[in-house]
Amino acid sequence: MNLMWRYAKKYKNYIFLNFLCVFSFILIELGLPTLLARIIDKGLVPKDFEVVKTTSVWMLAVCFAGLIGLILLAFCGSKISTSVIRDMRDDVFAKIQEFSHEEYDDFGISYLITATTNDAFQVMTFMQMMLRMGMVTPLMFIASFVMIIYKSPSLSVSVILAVPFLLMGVILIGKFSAPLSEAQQKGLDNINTNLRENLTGLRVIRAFINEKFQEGRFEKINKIYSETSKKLFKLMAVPQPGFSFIFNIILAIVIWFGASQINLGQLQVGELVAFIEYIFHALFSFMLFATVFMMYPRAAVSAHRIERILERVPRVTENINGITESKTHGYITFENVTFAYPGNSDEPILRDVSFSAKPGETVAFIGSTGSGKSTLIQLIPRFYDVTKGRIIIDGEDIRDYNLSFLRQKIGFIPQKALLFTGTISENIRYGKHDATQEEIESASKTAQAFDFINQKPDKFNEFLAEGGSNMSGGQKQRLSIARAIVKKPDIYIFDDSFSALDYQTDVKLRTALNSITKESTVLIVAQRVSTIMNADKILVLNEGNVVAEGTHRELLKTCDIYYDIASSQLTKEELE
Ligand SMILES: Nc1ncnc2c1ncn2[C@@H]1O[C@H](COP(=O)(O)OP(=O)(O)OP(=O)(O)O)[C@@H](O)[C@H]1O
Repeated sequence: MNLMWRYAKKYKNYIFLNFLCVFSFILIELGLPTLLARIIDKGLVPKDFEVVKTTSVWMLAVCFAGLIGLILLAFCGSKISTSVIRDMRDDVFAKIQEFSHEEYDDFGISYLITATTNDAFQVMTFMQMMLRMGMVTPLMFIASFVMIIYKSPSLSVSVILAVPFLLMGVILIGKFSAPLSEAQQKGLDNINTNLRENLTGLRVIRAFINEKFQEGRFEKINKIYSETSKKLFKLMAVPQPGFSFIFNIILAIVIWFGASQINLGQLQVGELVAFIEYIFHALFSFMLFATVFMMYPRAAVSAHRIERILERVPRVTENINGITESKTHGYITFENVTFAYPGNSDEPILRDVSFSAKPGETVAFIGSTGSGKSTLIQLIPRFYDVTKGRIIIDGEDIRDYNLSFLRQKIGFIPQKALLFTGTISENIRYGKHDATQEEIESASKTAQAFDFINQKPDKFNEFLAEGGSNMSGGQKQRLSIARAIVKKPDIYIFDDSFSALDYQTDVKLRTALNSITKESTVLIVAQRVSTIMNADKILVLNEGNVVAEGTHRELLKTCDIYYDIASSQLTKEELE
């Protein structure tokens, strides 16, 4: 509720108009039964058709005013709720952009997608209901109740007696629906996770003929979701027949006692009709309010999930007032860096890592899978922060830099080349938004991408499908390398970024890179010894420790692990 109100405040004028419409709508709705009673008692019974005519005209006018009120009410409700959700979604999206990888790992991608789509939709639907019915119904109920007591205190007893039962029913349903709503949203998260995995891993699933297995997994998750939804919908279906039942009992009692009061001359027929109308309004309002109330737990769960995102303080922040200047360009020092993934502080992935690199130097990292190579280089752009020790770039602790300035120094080429929907040009320009066509072409030449781009029907305007799925693995890698090159960074970080290239292209690319990285610092993570054998320095990692450091030749002699890796990939001659 707090979250909704915080956002709705911005649309105060519409809320005020909404409230005015609610108020006038209630006056109109409650005025109609009184006019009806007048038609019956003062017009139809004494056969005074002049009264019937004039009161009917009044009724028409009141109905028309009510219609305008309803239209305005719908307009205000839609305007406020859609605007609020648009703002909320924008903020959630902006917040997600600020998150470090720790927060992504913590929430999970599916949670973030469900919150931005389905949760936002639930909140919007509830707000719309709230603005239309949530405001009208309590006021209508109270006003009708006052009219019921005012018109006939003796007949109103049956209505008063029914109220505690109605209240209890609503509270009980609200109580039971809250955990079910939460379970339903979690179920939807699971469906999203499963679907994402299934769609992105389609090729693997087919290659391993695991379609049936996947179907089974999906069926299981889908069943849990549908069972929870079924229970929730069943619960939400209870009030309508319940209220109709109570309404009919009250109606029977009122007609029974009302008829005898008419017989005794204590009540007029029109008054009884108006009284029944008021009961209908009161109970119908109560029922509608109960519907809104029952939607509340679901909306509250969704709002809470959105709030968790909005209130999360990212571990790595932009550091707006951080350093935005440096005298040198590309000096890196790791000082006793220890790192454990958040939530796993007992098990550091990196222990006491120290090394340095300077402009014009290429430093490579090699080691068995899971030894911590990717983790190590992800600490440099602060995807995660070190647990102990520090990383110094150009004389300053990286945590003291303005984050954008720090990242501007770095050209990061991830292990898994990721491209965006758009043209090849747009994807390369992602590294430098104002890059000229000349710069783009030059970067693509260095990345050995120029030739294959020119073979595409639309060349640099060739459109890339979602995730660059219409490019081969090697083409994607070369485009993501070109994207980093066009940025002309001080520091290049290649996270096993040559793995999908054939040997010849790998050699050509590294030769071309040498000429443009003379003044830059290059860090390379690689599995292939041939990719890094010319590096100025190679660090061998084993279970998070740097076990050796040196050139290819030195390591062949001094480090058994390196020798084992090298001998499994190189010929005897190459090893000598
Ligand atoms: N986000 C994460 N949360 C928790 N643990 C992680 C996370 N990412 C990686 N790890 C763990 O950290 C360890 C090091 O992983 P890392 O990816 O750095 O290894 P690597 O040497 O680059 O391996 P590879 O050569 O296979 O890419 C592994 O045990 C891995 O399970």
